[in-house]
Amino acid sequence: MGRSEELFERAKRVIPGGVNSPVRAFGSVGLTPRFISRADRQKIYDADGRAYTDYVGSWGPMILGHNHPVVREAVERAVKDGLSFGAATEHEVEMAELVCGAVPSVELVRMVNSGTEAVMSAVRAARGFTDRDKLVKFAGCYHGHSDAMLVKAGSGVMTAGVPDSAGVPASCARDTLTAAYNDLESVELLFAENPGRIAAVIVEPVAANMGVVEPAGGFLKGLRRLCDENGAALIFDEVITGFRLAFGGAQERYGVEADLVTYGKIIGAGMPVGAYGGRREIMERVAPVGSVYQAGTLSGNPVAMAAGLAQLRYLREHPEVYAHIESLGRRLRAGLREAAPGCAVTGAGSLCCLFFTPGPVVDYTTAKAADTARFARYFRFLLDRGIYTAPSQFEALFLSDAHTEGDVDALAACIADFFRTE
Ligand SMILES: Cc1ncc(COP(=O)(O)O)c(CN[C@@H](CN)CCC(=O)O)c1O
Repeated sequence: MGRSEELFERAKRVIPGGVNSPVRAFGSVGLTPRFISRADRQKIYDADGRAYTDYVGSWGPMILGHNHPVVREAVERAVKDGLSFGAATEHEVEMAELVCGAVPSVELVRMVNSGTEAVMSAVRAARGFTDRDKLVKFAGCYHGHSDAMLVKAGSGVMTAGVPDSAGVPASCARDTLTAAYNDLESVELLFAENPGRIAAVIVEPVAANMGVVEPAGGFLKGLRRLCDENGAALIFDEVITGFRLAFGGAQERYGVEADLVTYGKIIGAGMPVGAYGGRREIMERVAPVGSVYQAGTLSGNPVAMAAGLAQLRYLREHPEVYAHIESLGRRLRAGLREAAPGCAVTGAGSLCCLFFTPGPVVDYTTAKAADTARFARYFRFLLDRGIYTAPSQFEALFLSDAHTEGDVDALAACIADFFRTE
Protein backbone atom coordinates (compact mmCIF):
# COMPACT_ATOMS: atom_id res chain seq x y z
CA MET A 1 0.00 0.00 0.00
CA GLY A 2 1.47 3.40 -0.87
CA ARG A 3 1.50 6.46 1.35
CA SER A 4 -1.60 7.99 -0.28
CA GLU A 5 -3.59 4.83 0.44
CA GLU A 6 -2.33 4.74 4.04
CA LEU A 7 -3.08 8.42 4.57
CA PHE A 8 -6.51 8.09 2.99
CA GLU A 9 -7.43 5.20 5.33
CA ARG A 10 -6.34 7.26 8.33
CA ALA A 11 -8.07 10.37 7.01
CA LYS A 12 -11.40 8.61 6.56
CA ARG A 13 -11.39 7.76 10.26
CA VAL A 14 -11.34 11.40 11.31
CA ILE A 15 -12.50 13.56 8.35
CA PRO A 16 -15.79 13.17 6.44
CA GLY A 17 -14.84 11.20 3.32
CA GLY A 18 -11.19 11.67 4.26
CA VAL A 19 -11.02 15.09 2.63
CA ASN A 20 -11.60 18.73 3.49
CA SER A 21 -13.33 19.40 0.18
CA PRO A 22 -15.41 16.75 -1.63
CA VAL A 23 -13.91 16.99 -5.12
CA ARG A 24 -10.50 16.00 -3.68
CA ALA A 25 -11.84 12.53 -2.81
CA PHE A 26 -11.57 11.34 -6.44
CA GLY A 27 -15.05 9.81 -5.95
CA SER A 28 -16.23 10.26 -9.52
CA VAL A 29 -13.05 8.72 -10.96
CA GLY A 30 -12.99 5.75 -8.56
CA LEU A 31 -9.43 6.10 -7.32
CA THR A 32 -7.61 6.73 -4.07
CA PRO A 33 -6.86 10.46 -4.00
CA ARG A 34 -3.22 11.39 -4.27
CA PHE A 35 -1.99 13.08 -1.10
CA ILE A 36 0.32 15.85 -2.29
CA SER A 37 3.45 16.66 -0.28
CA ARG A 38 4.96 19.52 -2.27
CA ALA A 39 4.77 21.49 -5.48
CA ASP A 40 7.06 23.61 -7.64
CA ARG A 41 6.30 25.48 -10.86
CA GLN A 42 3.97 23.27 -12.94
CA LYS A 43 4.74 20.10 -10.95
CA ILE A 44 3.19 18.51 -7.88
CA TYR A 45 4.66 15.57 -5.97
CA ASP A 46 2.59 13.00 -4.11
CA ALA A 47 3.35 11.38 -0.75
CA ASP A 48 5.06 8.53 -2.60
CA GLY A 49 7.34 10.99 -4.38
CA ARG A 50 5.68 10.60 -7.77
CA ALA A 51 5.75 13.75 -9.95
CA TYR A 52 2.80 15.04 -11.97
CA THR A 53 2.33 17.93 -14.36
CA ASP A 54 -0.44 19.79 -12.59
CA TYR A 55 -3.47 21.18 -14.49
CA VAL A 56 -5.51 21.91 -11.35
CA GLY A 57 -3.21 24.50 -9.78
CA SER A 58 -5.11 24.37 -6.48
CA TRP A 59 -8.29 25.10 -8.53
CA GLY A 60 -7.01 28.40 -9.91
CA PRO A 61 -4.84 30.37 -7.46
CA MET A 62 -1.51 29.23 -8.92
CA ILE A 63 -1.55 31.35 -12.09
CA LEU A 64 2.23 31.86 -11.77
CA GLY A 65 2.85 28.20 -10.99
CA HIS A 66 3.57 26.71 -7.58
CA ASN A 67 6.14 28.09 -5.16
CA HIS A 68 6.89 31.21 -7.18
CA PRO A 69 9.84 32.97 -5.48
CA VAL A 70 8.13 36.38 -5.56
CA VAL A 71 5.17 35.00 -3.59
CA ARG A 72 7.20 32.74 -1.31
CA GLU A 73 9.62 35.52 -0.33
CA ALA A 74 6.75 37.94 0.37
CA VAL A 75 5.19 35.40 2.74
CA GLU A 76 8.54 34.68 4.42
CA ARG A 77 9.00 38.41 5.07
CA ALA A 78 5.44 38.91 6.30
CA VAL A 79 5.40 36.04 8.83
CA LYS A 80 8.41 37.58 10.59
CA ASP A 81 6.16 40.53 11.58
CA GLY A 82 3.44 38.33 13.05
CA LEU A 83 0.59 36.24 11.66
CA SER A 84 -2.52 38.21 12.57
CA PHE A 85 -3.45 41.26 14.59
CA GLY A 86 -7.25 41.60 14.31
CA ALA A 87 -6.57 45.20 13.44
CA ALA A 88 -6.21 47.25 10.26
CA THR A 89 -2.91 46.98 8.40
CA GLU A 90 -1.24 48.77 5.49
CA HIS A 91 -1.31 45.54 3.45
CA GLU A 92 -5.11 45.71 3.31
CA VAL A 93 -5.07 49.28 2.05
CA GLU A 94 -2.56 48.35 -0.65
CA MET A 95 -4.65 45.34 -1.69
CA ALA A 96 -7.84 47.38 -1.89
CA GLU A 97 -6.09 50.14 -3.88
CA LEU A 98 -4.70 47.53 -6.28
CA VAL A 99 -8.10 45.86 -6.85
CA CYS A 100 -9.91 49.18 -7.29
CA GLY A 101 -7.15 50.30 -9.67
CA ALA A 102 -7.48 47.13 -11.74
CA VAL A 103 -11.26 47.10 -12.14
CA PRO A 104 -13.03 50.42 -12.90
CA SER A 105 -16.42 49.19 -11.66
CA VAL A 106 -14.96 48.43 -8.21
CA GLU A 107 -15.10 51.62 -6.15
CA LEU A 108 -15.00 49.90 -2.73
CA VAL A 109 -13.82 46.37 -1.89
CA ARG A 110 -13.95 44.24 1.26
CA MET A 111 -11.60 41.33 2.01
CA VAL A 112 -12.97 38.02 3.30
CA ASN A 113 -11.49 34.51 3.58
CA SER A 114 -12.97 32.49 0.72
CA GLY A 115 -14.95 32.72 -2.47
CA THR A 116 -17.96 31.35 -0.62
CA GLU A 117 -17.79 34.20 1.88
CA ALA A 118 -17.33 36.73 -0.91
CA VAL A 119 -20.44 35.52 -2.74
CA MET A 120 -22.52 35.23 0.42
CA SER A 121 -21.59 38.82 1.34
CA ALA A 122 -22.13 40.26 -2.14
CA VAL A 123 -25.61 38.69 -2.29
CA ARG A 124 -26.42 40.14 1.14
CA ALA A 125 -25.20 43.59 0.00
CA ALA A 126 -27.38 43.38 -3.12
CA ARG A 127 -30.41 42.34 -1.06
CA GLY A 128 -29.73 45.11 1.46
CA PHE A 129 -29.34 47.72 -1.29
CA THR A 130 -32.46 46.73 -3.27
CA ASP A 131 -34.55 45.66 -0.28
CA ARG A 132 -35.51 42.56 -2.33
CA ASP A 133 -35.12 38.85 -1.51
CA LYS A 134 -35.08 36.88 -4.76
CA LEU A 135 -31.87 35.93 -6.51
CA VAL A 136 -31.27 34.50 -10.00
CA LYS A 137 -28.42 32.05 -10.55
CA PHE A 138 -27.71 29.69 -13.44
CA ALA A 139 -27.97 25.91 -13.34
CA GLY A 140 -24.49 24.43 -13.31
CA CYS A 141 -22.81 27.55 -11.98
CA TYR A 142 -21.10 27.15 -8.63
CA HIS A 143 -20.77 30.06 -6.24
CA GLY A 144 -19.52 28.37 -3.09
CA HIS A 145 -21.47 26.49 -0.47
CA SER A 146 -23.63 29.12 1.26
CA ASP A 147 -27.24 27.93 1.53
CA ALA A 148 -28.70 30.20 -1.14
CA MET A 149 -26.12 29.03 -3.68
CA LEU A 150 -26.63 25.29 -3.29
CA VAL A 151 -29.46 25.19 -5.79
CA LYS A 152 -28.67 23.48 -9.12
CA ALA A 153 -25.01 24.14 -8.34
CA GLY A 154 -22.01 23.03 -10.37
CA SER A 155 -18.55 21.78 -9.34
CA GLY A 156 -18.55 19.13 -6.61
CA VAL A 157 -22.35 19.28 -6.28
CA MET A 158 -22.78 18.52 -10.00
CA THR A 159 -20.04 15.89 -9.80
CA ALA A 160 -21.94 14.13 -7.04
CA GLY A 161 -25.02 14.17 -9.26
CA VAL A 162 -27.14 15.85 -6.59
CA PRO A 163 -28.13 19.27 -7.97
CA ASP A 164 -29.14 20.49 -4.53
CA SER A 165 -27.85 19.94 -1.01
CA ALA A 166 -29.56 18.47 2.02
CA GLY A 167 -29.77 20.84 4.95
CA VAL A 168 -30.79 23.88 2.91
CA PRO A 169 -34.19 25.05 4.19
CA ALA A 170 -36.90 25.17 1.52
CA SER A 171 -37.58 28.72 2.73
CA CYS A 172 -34.06 29.66 1.65
CA ALA A 173 -33.98 27.72 -1.63
CA ARG A 174 -37.33 29.29 -2.56
CA ASP A 175 -35.67 32.67 -3.00
CA THR A 176 -33.04 31.28 -5.35
CA LEU A 177 -34.42 31.14 -8.90
CA THR A 178 -32.47 29.23 -11.55
CA ALA A 179 -32.13 30.15 -15.21
CA ALA A 180 -30.32 28.40 -18.04
CA TYR A 181 -26.80 29.65 -18.88
CA ASN A 182 -26.63 31.40 -22.29
CA ASP A 183 -30.44 31.62 -22.36
CA LEU A 184 -31.53 35.24 -21.89
CA GLU A 185 -35.18 34.33 -22.37
CA SER A 186 -35.07 32.14 -19.25
CA VAL A 187 -33.90 35.19 -17.31
CA GLU A 188 -36.49 37.49 -18.88
CA LEU A 189 -39.18 35.02 -17.83
CA LEU A 190 -38.02 35.03 -14.20
CA PHE A 191 -38.07 38.83 -14.12
CA ALA A 192 -41.57 38.81 -15.64
CA GLU A 193 -42.77 36.27 -13.06
CA ASN A 194 -41.16 38.13 -10.12
CA PRO A 195 -41.64 41.85 -10.86
CA GLY A 196 -39.86 44.09 -8.37
CA ARG A 197 -38.69 41.11 -6.27
CA ILE A 198 -35.31 40.11 -7.74
CA ALA A 199 -32.35 41.65 -5.90
CA ALA A 200 -29.61 40.33 -8.16
CA VAL A 201 -28.52 38.07 -10.98
CA ILE A 202 -25.30 36.24 -10.17
CA VAL A 203 -23.30 34.66 -12.97
CA GLU A 204 -19.91 33.16 -13.65
CA PRO A 205 -18.97 35.33 -16.68
CA VAL A 206 -17.20 32.25 -18.01
CA ALA A 207 -18.81 29.22 -16.39
CA ALA A 208 -16.02 26.98 -15.11
CA ASN A 209 -17.87 24.69 -12.73
CA MET A 210 -19.85 22.62 -15.21
CA GLY A 211 -16.71 22.11 -17.21
CA VAL A 212 -15.91 25.36 -19.05
CA VAL A 213 -18.75 27.06 -20.93
CA GLU A 214 -18.07 30.41 -22.60
CA PRO A 215 -20.77 33.09 -22.65
CA ALA A 216 -22.53 33.23 -26.02
CA GLY A 217 -22.21 36.53 -27.87
CA GLY A 218 -24.51 39.10 -26.29
CA PHE A 219 -25.29 36.98 -23.22
CA LEU A 220 -23.42 39.09 -20.66
CA LYS A 221 -24.52 42.36 -22.29
CA GLY A 222 -28.08 41.01 -22.24
CA LEU A 223 -27.85 40.32 -18.50
CA ARG A 224 -26.59 43.89 -18.00
CA ARG A 225 -29.61 45.22 -19.91
CA LEU A 226 -32.12 43.04 -18.04
CA CYS A 227 -30.71 44.04 -14.65
CA ASP A 228 -30.83 47.73 -15.61
CA GLU A 229 -34.42 47.39 -16.86
CA ASN A 230 -35.54 45.62 -13.67
CA GLY A 231 -33.54 47.46 -11.00
CA ALA A 232 -31.54 44.35 -10.04
CA ALA A 233 -27.81 44.18 -9.30
CA LEU A 234 -25.60 42.23 -11.71
CA ILE A 235 -23.04 40.21 -9.76
CA PHE A 236 -20.07 38.72 -11.62
CA ASP A 237 -18.65 35.82 -9.67
CA GLU A 238 -15.02 36.13 -10.76
CA VAL A 239 -13.54 33.80 -8.16
CA ILE A 240 -12.05 31.84 -11.07
CA THR A 241 -11.94 34.43 -13.89
CA GLY A 242 -10.75 37.38 -11.79
CA PHE A 243 -7.17 38.41 -12.67
CA ARG A 244 -7.02 35.27 -14.88
CA LEU A 245 -8.86 36.20 -18.10
CA ALA A 246 -7.12 39.59 -17.97
CA PHE A 247 -5.75 41.77 -15.18
CA GLY A 248 -9.21 43.33 -15.09
CA GLY A 249 -10.84 39.89 -15.33
CA ALA A 250 -13.96 39.13 -17.36
CA GLN A 251 -15.19 42.72 -17.10
CA GLU A 252 -12.14 43.82 -19.07
CA ARG A 253 -12.24 40.85 -21.46
CA TYR A 254 -15.93 41.11 -22.37
CA GLY A 255 -16.44 44.84 -21.82
CA VAL A 256 -19.42 44.40 -19.49
CA GLU A 257 -19.46 46.13 -16.08
CA ALA A 258 -21.01 44.37 -13.11
CA ASP A 259 -22.51 46.17 -10.12
CA LEU A 260 -20.76 43.80 -7.72
CA VAL A 261 -17.91 41.35 -8.30
CA THR A 262 -16.49 38.55 -6.19
CA TYR A 263 -12.90 37.34 -6.10
CA GLY A 264 -10.90 34.50 -4.56
CA LYS A 265 -8.14 32.10 -5.56
CA ILE A 266 -5.64 34.27 -7.52
CA ILE A 267 -5.94 37.26 -5.16
CA GLY A 268 -4.68 35.05 -2.33
CA ALA A 269 -1.98 33.26 -4.38
CA GLY A 270 -2.79 30.07 -2.48
CA MET A 271 -3.59 31.67 0.86
CA PRO A 272 -7.23 31.86 2.06
CA VAL A 273 -8.50 35.11 0.56
CA GLY A 274 -11.80 36.22 -0.95
CA ALA A 275 -13.12 39.67 -1.73
CA TYR A 276 -16.27 41.40 -2.88
CA GLY A 277 -16.61 44.90 -4.21
CA GLY A 278 -18.37 47.17 -6.63
CA ARG A 279 -20.39 50.34 -6.89
CA ARG A 280 -19.86 52.76 -4.01
CA GLU A 281 -23.60 53.29 -3.43
CA ILE A 282 -24.03 49.52 -2.86
CA MET A 283 -20.84 48.85 -0.92
CA GLU A 284 -21.48 51.82 1.38
CA ARG A 285 -24.43 49.82 2.74
CA VAL A 286 -21.89 47.39 4.28
CA ALA A 287 -21.05 47.72 8.01
CA PRO A 288 -19.67 49.71 9.68
CA VAL A 289 -20.87 52.42 7.26
CA GLY A 290 -24.22 50.86 6.46
CA SER A 291 -26.61 48.30 7.85
CA VAL A 292 -25.55 45.21 5.87
CA TYR A 293 -23.51 43.26 8.40
CA GLN A 294 -20.44 41.25 7.43
CA ALA A 295 -17.27 40.58 9.45
CA GLY A 296 -14.31 38.21 9.79
CA THR A 297 -11.58 37.50 12.32
CA LEU A 298 -8.97 36.82 9.65
CA SER A 299 -10.33 39.03 6.88
CA GLY A 300 -7.42 40.90 5.29
CA ASN A 301 -4.94 38.71 7.15
CA PRO A 302 -1.51 40.36 6.71
CA VAL A 303 0.31 37.20 5.58
CA ALA A 304 -2.44 36.34 3.11
CA MET A 305 -2.43 39.93 1.84
CA ALA A 306 1.34 39.78 1.37
CA ALA A 307 0.98 36.64 -0.76
CA GLY A 308 -1.87 38.06 -2.83
CA LEU A 309 -0.23 41.44 -3.28
CA ALA A 310 3.01 39.83 -4.47
CA GLN A 311 1.15 37.79 -7.08
CA LEU A 312 -1.11 40.61 -8.27
CA ARG A 313 1.76 43.12 -8.47
CA TYR A 314 3.74 40.59 -10.52
CA LEU A 315 0.77 40.14 -12.87
CA ARG A 316 0.36 43.93 -13.19
CA GLU A 317 4.07 44.42 -13.96
CA HIS A 318 4.37 41.39 -16.29
CA PRO A 319 1.55 41.51 -18.85
CA GLU A 320 3.52 38.93 -20.84
CA VAL A 321 2.13 36.34 -18.40
CA TYR A 322 -1.33 36.84 -19.93
CA ALA A 323 0.03 36.58 -23.45
CA HIS A 324 1.79 33.34 -22.50
CA ILE A 325 -1.14 31.61 -20.80
CA GLU A 326 -3.53 32.84 -23.51
CA SER A 327 -1.27 31.31 -26.17
CA LEU A 328 -0.95 28.06 -24.22
CA GLY A 329 -4.75 27.90 -23.94
CA ARG A 330 -5.18 28.30 -27.70
CA ARG A 331 -2.47 25.70 -28.35
CA LEU A 332 -4.01 23.22 -25.93
CA ARG A 333 -7.51 23.60 -27.36
CA ALA A 334 -6.16 23.10 -30.89
CA GLY A 335 -4.24 20.02 -29.71
CA LEU A 336 -7.29 18.60 -27.95
CA ARG A 337 -9.51 19.07 -31.01
CA GLU A 338 -7.00 16.97 -32.98
CA ALA A 339 -6.42 14.39 -30.24
CA ALA A 340 -9.97 13.77 -29.07
CA PRO A 341 -12.43 12.83 -31.82
CA GLY A 342 -16.09 13.04 -30.86
CA CYS A 343 -15.43 15.36 -27.93
CA ALA A 344 -16.32 19.01 -27.40
CA VAL A 345 -13.36 21.24 -26.55
CA THR A 346 -14.19 24.49 -24.78
CA GLY A 347 -12.44 27.22 -22.88
CA ALA A 348 -11.41 30.82 -22.58
CA GLY A 349 -7.87 32.08 -22.10
CA SER A 350 -6.02 29.71 -19.78
CA LEU A 351 -9.17 27.74 -18.91
CA CYS A 352 -9.86 24.61 -20.96
CA CYS A 353 -12.22 21.66 -20.88
CA LEU A 354 -12.53 18.39 -22.79
CA PHE A 355 -16.16 17.26 -22.70
CA PHE A 356 -16.83 13.59 -23.42
CA THR A 357 -19.80 14.48 -25.56
CA PRO A 358 -19.79 15.67 -29.18
CA GLY A 359 -21.36 18.91 -28.05
CA PRO A 360 -21.86 21.76 -28.46
CA VAL A 361 -21.82 22.36 -24.72
CA VAL A 362 -23.61 25.60 -23.92
CA ASP A 363 -25.25 25.02 -20.55
CA TYR A 364 -25.94 22.60 -17.67
CA THR A 365 -28.14 20.28 -19.74
CA THR A 366 -25.64 19.84 -22.56
CA ALA A 367 -22.75 19.52 -20.09
CA LYS A 368 -24.61 16.80 -18.17
CA ALA A 369 -24.78 14.74 -21.39
CA ALA A 370 -21.04 14.00 -21.04
CA ASP A 371 -19.95 10.37 -20.62
CA THR A 372 -18.53 10.52 -17.09
CA ALA A 373 -17.50 6.85 -17.11
CA ARG A 374 -15.30 7.49 -20.15
CA PHE A 375 -14.01 10.65 -18.44
CA ALA A 376 -12.97 8.50 -15.43
CA ARG A 377 -11.00 6.16 -17.75
CA TYR A 378 -9.35 9.24 -19.35
CA PHE A 379 -8.45 10.69 -15.92
CA ARG A 380 -6.86 7.42 -14.77
CA PHE A 381 -4.95 7.03 -18.07
CA LEU A 382 -3.40 10.49 -17.65
CA LEU A 383 -2.71 10.09 -13.93
CA ASP A 384 -0.85 6.84 -14.56
CA ARG A 385 1.33 8.78 -17.00
CA GLY A 386 2.16 11.63 -14.63
CA ILE A 387 -0.52 14.13 -15.67
CA TYR A 388 -2.83 15.46 -12.95
CA THR A 389 -6.07 16.98 -14.24
CA ALA A 390 -9.29 17.78 -12.39
CA PRO A 391 -10.87 14.56 -11.04
CA SER A 392 -14.27 15.53 -12.44
CA GLN A 393 -15.77 16.20 -15.86
CA PHE A 394 -17.40 19.29 -14.37
CA GLU A 395 -14.27 21.26 -13.61
CA ALA A 396 -11.64 23.09 -15.66
CA LEU A 397 -8.08 22.54 -16.79
CA PHE A 398 -6.03 25.46 -15.41
CA LEU A 399 -2.87 26.63 -17.21
CA SER A 400 -0.21 28.73 -15.51
CA ASP A 401 2.79 30.84 -16.46
CA ALA A 402 4.97 27.89 -15.37
CA HIS A 403 3.52 25.59 -18.07
CA THR A 404 5.36 25.32 -21.38
CA GLU A 405 4.40 24.51 -24.95
CA GLY A 406 6.13 21.18 -24.38
CA ASP A 407 3.81 20.44 -21.45
CA VAL A 408 0.75 21.28 -23.50
CA ASP A 409 1.91 19.22 -26.48
CA ALA A 410 2.68 16.29 -24.17
CA LEU A 411 -0.81 16.53 -22.67
CA ALA A 412 -2.43 16.49 -26.11
CA ALA A 413 -0.20 13.57 -27.18
CA CYS A 414 -1.13 11.58 -24.08
CA ILE A 415 -4.81 12.21 -24.75
CA ALA A 416 -4.36 11.09 -28.34
CA ASP A 417 -2.81 7.87 -26.95
CA PHE A 418 -5.84 7.42 -24.70
CA PHE A 419 -8.21 7.65 -27.64
CA ARG A 420 -6.11 5.14 -29.55
CA THR A 421 -6.56 2.68 -26.68
CA GLU A 422 -10.36 3.25 -26.44
C1 LIG B 1 -16.84 30.57 -9.44
C2 LIG B 1 -16.63 30.15 -8.01
N1 LIG B 1 -17.21 30.88 -7.02
C3 LIG B 1 -17.03 30.55 -5.72
C4 LIG B 1 -16.28 29.44 -5.37
C5 LIG B 1 -16.11 29.13 -3.89
O1 LIG B 1 -14.83 29.53 -3.48
P1 LIG B 1 -14.20 28.86 -2.16
O2 LIG B 1 -15.17 29.07 -1.04
O3 LIG B 1 -13.99 27.40 -2.49
O4 LIG B 1 -12.88 29.63 -1.96
C6 LIG B 1 -15.66 28.65 -6.36
C7 LIG B 1 -14.85 27.44 -5.94
N2 LIG B 1 -14.32 26.64 -7.00
C8 LIG B 1 -14.14 25.23 -6.71
C9 LIG B 1 -13.55 24.57 -7.95
N3 LIG B 1 -14.42 24.56 -9.05
C10 LIG B 1 -13.30 25.01 -5.50
C11 LIG B 1 -12.74 23.64 -5.35
C12 LIG B 1 -13.35 22.90 -4.21
O5 LIG B 1 -14.56 23.10 -3.97
O6 LIG B 1 -12.61 22.12 -3.56
C13 LIG B 1 -15.85 29.02 -7.70
O7 LIG B 1 -15.29 28.30 -8.70
